[in-house]
Amino acid sequence: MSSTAAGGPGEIRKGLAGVVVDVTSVSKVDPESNSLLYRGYPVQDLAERTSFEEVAHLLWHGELPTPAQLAAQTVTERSHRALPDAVRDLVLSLPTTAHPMDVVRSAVSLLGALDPTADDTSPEAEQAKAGRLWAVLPGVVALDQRRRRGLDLVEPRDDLGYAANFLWTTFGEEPAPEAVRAFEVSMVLYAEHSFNASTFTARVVTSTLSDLYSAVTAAVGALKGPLHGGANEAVMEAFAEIGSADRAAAWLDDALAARRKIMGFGHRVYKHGDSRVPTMKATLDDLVAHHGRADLGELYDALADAMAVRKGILPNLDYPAGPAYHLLGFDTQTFTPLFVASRVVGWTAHVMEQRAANALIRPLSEYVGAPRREVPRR
Ligand SMILES: CC(=O)SCCNC(=O)CCNC(=O)[C@H](O)C(C)(C)COP(=O)(O)OP(=O)(O)OC[C@H]1O[C@@H](n2cnc3c(N)ncnc32)[C@H](O)[C@@H]1OP(=O)(O)O
Ligand SMILES: O=C([O-])CC(=O)C(=O)O
Repeated sequence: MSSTAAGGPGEIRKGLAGVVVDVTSVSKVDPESNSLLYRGYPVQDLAERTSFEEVAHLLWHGELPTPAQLAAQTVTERSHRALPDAVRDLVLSLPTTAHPMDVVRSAVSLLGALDPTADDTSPEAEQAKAGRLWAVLPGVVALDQRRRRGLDLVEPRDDLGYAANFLWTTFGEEPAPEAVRAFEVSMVLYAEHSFNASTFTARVVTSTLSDLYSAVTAAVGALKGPLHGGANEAVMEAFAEIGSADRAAAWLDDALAARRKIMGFGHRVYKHGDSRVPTMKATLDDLVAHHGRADLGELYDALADAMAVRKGILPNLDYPAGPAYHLLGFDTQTFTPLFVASRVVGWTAHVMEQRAANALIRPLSEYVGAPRREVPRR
């Protein structure tokens, strides 16, 4: 849909496809080389060689932490893991029919209302809020999954790293090293992806000079949709529908004939494959082997192969992440909240970047409604 020549002033780009709206130094998505750089570092290398905590520091501050910086960040993060009473009570009060993303969204909003510094937009205050929000979100996600299973809250442990503690508070068991590693890789891969829909949402909210919690609350809402983060849940739902590898191709034919979108495939920016998939797929393969679930690996491959043949469309990160989270023991509806717990780092890095060089984000629209007319006199 274009009202003027392509590329000309006033051209309408539906969904802002291909439109460059600002500069960023947080990450670079390069569709030509299928690569993703966080502050210049390839994400695959970060996933292999750094912890999620180091990546958080990198995304917020632009550099990997020195040992002293990491130690200081660790002390702060561990001291903010426990849920404030009001947040615990909120989570426990919500109906279990509420989607876990609605629970997380409500919890972030409440955290903002409880924080007397919510409207302090100084860089120091913004960084402190980002760090606290990052530290407390695993507790929200873990408690919500536990209460749905009729289980009590598990207190966080300050002798465990971020990923291990997240698994501990969710399952109440010492996590296996393989599980911690796989989960940590997923957290690193999900942390940041330039101007995706939820990050752009956070930047739009920030551009009005609103507060960080409002930006993150809105971003959670944007991530919930199945065209964005919600796809990791939808992948597992599709796997449940399909059942086994031998039924994948026929299921896909029916789904495509019904004009269904196949969740976990395709991407607005990458057209030749998502840069993060090989790393997450290798991690999934490890989990499949560890859990003796060759059937799940075969189903994964069968659907991906059929999709490549039928449509030439490749998986995005949500495709391997969904079954990986399943094997780690998370309920399907908890998958997108896990994405939130990671992406909150990227969102808040963008909130700070937007605030530092702000311009109100307010595009134009071309009116196509009724022409000017008289209001009838009554
Ligand atoms: C971490 C993330 O958020 S990654 C994204 C997660 N989302 C999903 O997995 C949802 C499924 N995928 C999709 O819906 C899309 O690929 C999107 C939304 C991610 C990207 O969409 P866009 O860039 O707008 O591409 P668009 O939807 O126009 O697709 C182009 C063509 O490919 C088709 N297509 C793209 N993805 C898919 C898919 N997953 N299943 C079936 N067809 C698809 C479209 O139907 C369209 O075909 P058409 O030209 O015949 O109408
Ligand atoms: O970039 C996008 O449009 C979606 C995505 O992959 C992400 O947010 O990780």
